Amino acid sequence: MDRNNENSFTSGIRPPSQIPTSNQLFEMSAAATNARSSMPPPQASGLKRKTLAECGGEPARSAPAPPSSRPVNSYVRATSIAGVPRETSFSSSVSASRPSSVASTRNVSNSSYSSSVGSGTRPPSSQSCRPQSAMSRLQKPTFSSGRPATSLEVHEEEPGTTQNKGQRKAWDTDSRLNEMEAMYSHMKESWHGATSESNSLRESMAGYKIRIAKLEAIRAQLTSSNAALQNDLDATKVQLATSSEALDDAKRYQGIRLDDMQRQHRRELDDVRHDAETDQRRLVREHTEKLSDLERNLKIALEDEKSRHQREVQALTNEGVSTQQEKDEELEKQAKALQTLEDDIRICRSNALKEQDLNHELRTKISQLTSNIVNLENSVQRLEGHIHFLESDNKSQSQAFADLEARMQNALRSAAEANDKLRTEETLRRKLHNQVQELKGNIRVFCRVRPLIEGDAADTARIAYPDDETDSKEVEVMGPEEKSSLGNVTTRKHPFAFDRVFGPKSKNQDVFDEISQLVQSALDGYNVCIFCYGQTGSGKTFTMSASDGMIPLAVNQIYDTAKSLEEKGWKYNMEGSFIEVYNEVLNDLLGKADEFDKKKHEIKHDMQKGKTTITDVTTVKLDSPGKVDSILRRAAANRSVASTKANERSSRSHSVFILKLIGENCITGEKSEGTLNLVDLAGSERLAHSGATGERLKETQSINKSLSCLGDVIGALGQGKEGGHVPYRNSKLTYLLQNSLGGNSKTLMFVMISPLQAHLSETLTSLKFATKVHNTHIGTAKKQTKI
Ligand SMILES: Nc1ncnc2c1ncn2[C@@H]1O[C@H](COP(=O)(O)OP(=O)(O)OP(=O)(O)O)[C@@H](O)[C@H]1O
Repeated sequence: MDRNNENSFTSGIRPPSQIPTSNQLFEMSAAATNARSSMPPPQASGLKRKTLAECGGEPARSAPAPPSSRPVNSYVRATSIAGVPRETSFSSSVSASRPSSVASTRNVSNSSYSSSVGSGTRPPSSQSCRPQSAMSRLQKPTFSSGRPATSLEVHEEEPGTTQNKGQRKAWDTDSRLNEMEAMYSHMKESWHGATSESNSLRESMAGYKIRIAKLEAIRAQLTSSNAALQNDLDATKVQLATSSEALDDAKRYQGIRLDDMQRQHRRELDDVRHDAETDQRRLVREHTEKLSDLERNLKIALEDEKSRHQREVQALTNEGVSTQQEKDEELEKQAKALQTLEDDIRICRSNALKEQDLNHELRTKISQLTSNIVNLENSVQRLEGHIHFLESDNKSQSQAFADLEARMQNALRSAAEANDKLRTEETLRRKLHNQVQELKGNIRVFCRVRPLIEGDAADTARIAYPDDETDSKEVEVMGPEEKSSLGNVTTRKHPFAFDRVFGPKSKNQDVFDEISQLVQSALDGYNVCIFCYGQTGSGKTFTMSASDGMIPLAVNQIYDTAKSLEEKGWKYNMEGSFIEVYNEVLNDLLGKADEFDKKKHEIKHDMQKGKTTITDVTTVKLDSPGKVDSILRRAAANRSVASTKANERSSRSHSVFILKLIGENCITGEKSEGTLNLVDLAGSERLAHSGATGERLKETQSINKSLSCLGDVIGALGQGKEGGHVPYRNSKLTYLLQNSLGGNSKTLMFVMISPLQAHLSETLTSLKFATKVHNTHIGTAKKQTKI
């Protein structure tokens, strides 16, 4: 191997063909030729060590050209110089003081890698393409150092310089030889070093190659195991997919089975239920049949028993009669025999005088006959006792029947008396009820504060109920803050008192309990008017028309009471109509919505009978309590159809539910005709506050007018002047209610209050208006309250 290296080294250097040969020189010629004059001594060489890639990958390609006999010209030199650096660099890398062999080894390894990777891609001629090595870069300073010219240079000199040629040649040759020798020896050393290093590098390269081979083998092994694993993975994936498909199938199958089972279970359940129901029905049927059989049998047995009893009674009666006849006959016979005996005694006595001898015999006969008579008398007595017994049994039964008859007659008489009394008492109750109502006041005012509802502002007015626990007649409202001229802020307390105050917790049923007596008055034949007054949103419609509002509850009560009065002879006919007063025009809320504000309805009063009728208005017969719901729904639907976007019709019109109650007592012939008016007034907000214009202004004016007319009518009624003018005609509402306001009719006004601070001003206005109404007394004296 060394030899080879040496050879390759030697063969890589071009022999200096022009240099004169000597023994010494012979050996050195290759080195001398190779060691360019410009080559710096190894020590001075600062050349870069050749990279491992260059070392490992290039020898074959970078091998210098074979020695040539061609004269070395400047071109050749330059080329050889360009080629030398590889060797120089190699030698210098060998001599270069690398810090450690570890670094060197590392580089070798890198090189081997680069060689294995890049050898195929390297350009074929690295000599010409590779950048100039460090050696070639270092040539220049060497030339410029004034080193004596080489023999090569001598050849190139000009012919006129022949004189100096001999001297220079001699000097040049010696020094050159010395230099070459030194260089050669040095090169040799370097060569050996390099060779050994190259060997070690080759060894390590071989090691690395083995390692690479091993690694390759491992890699191949790993690749194959990887491929196997991949296959396994693929197989597992396939298996997984198959399993999940199978699982899905199983799930589906289980789901279907579950559905089937559920269906079957349901079916079975239905069957069982059906069977059970059938069984139950059958059992019930059987039971009913058995019961009816039993009942029938019992009835038959009872009938049999009754007839048997009657037959027995008849038989006993017949027997008694026949026995009595027999006894009578026997008695008659015995009486006849007695008569005969007595005749005989008389004959005997007359003959006794005549025949004293026969006295004894006769006396004996007489005593015999006497004993016979006693016997006969005893038997007669016995028979008489028997007859008496038979006669008394018959009598007691007849007596019991007679007693029963008498008792029944008595009961019927007392029932008739009780009914009479009841009817009288019902009439009295009506009278007393009316008196109680009149004592309570023919116009009453209730106040109701609605609770906070969803969407209400949190700022509530300060409203107190001082007698909440006792009478529930008072309500106190804290007024708005007022600033005095001195800047003091005060709030005034506004106390109000009414016939009843309902707080926010009250329910419609609580409110109805208080007004149910007025509803009773309507059934008793009085006209009753119940108003709901208050600003928009204060709870008027909720109180009147909610499913548990006054209208449905009143109708239910009327229906129940009418039913209970039937046994007292009263029969009631109930009719309902629903009227709307909008902009001083009457509309039929149970009619057609498209006829609203078009169809004319007139109000007609029969002042004699105190009856009011409205032309062309729909009247619904209230023959069941459920009817009222359909009436309320129809009215609400008509109102919503008639309302526009900007106009919530229910707030802007009055609605009057008119219930006519006509009763007749078929026993006493009494008649009653009462009317219950349940009025949901339009929102009472003041014109100034509403800020309305146009159509709304007209509405608001009309509402305000009718509300103030209502106040005027109540005020005029309150003055109680006989024949005094009451301005009913000033508004459609008061005219409609003419017969239900004043006189002996009963009026109740609800003042509805919002709990919000924002509505405080309207609240106070409403409460003041209600106080005015409360202070009005129609018919009876009532407590006055200051506003
Ligand atoms: N006592 C109450 N309990 C519960 N909610 C109530 C009560 N009073 C009123 N409300 C609710 O307050 C709201 C307004 O009430 P409602 O419509 O009855 O007022 P209104 O005075 O009739 O108004 P409008 O004049 O517009 O007809 C409604 O949502 C209603 O359900």
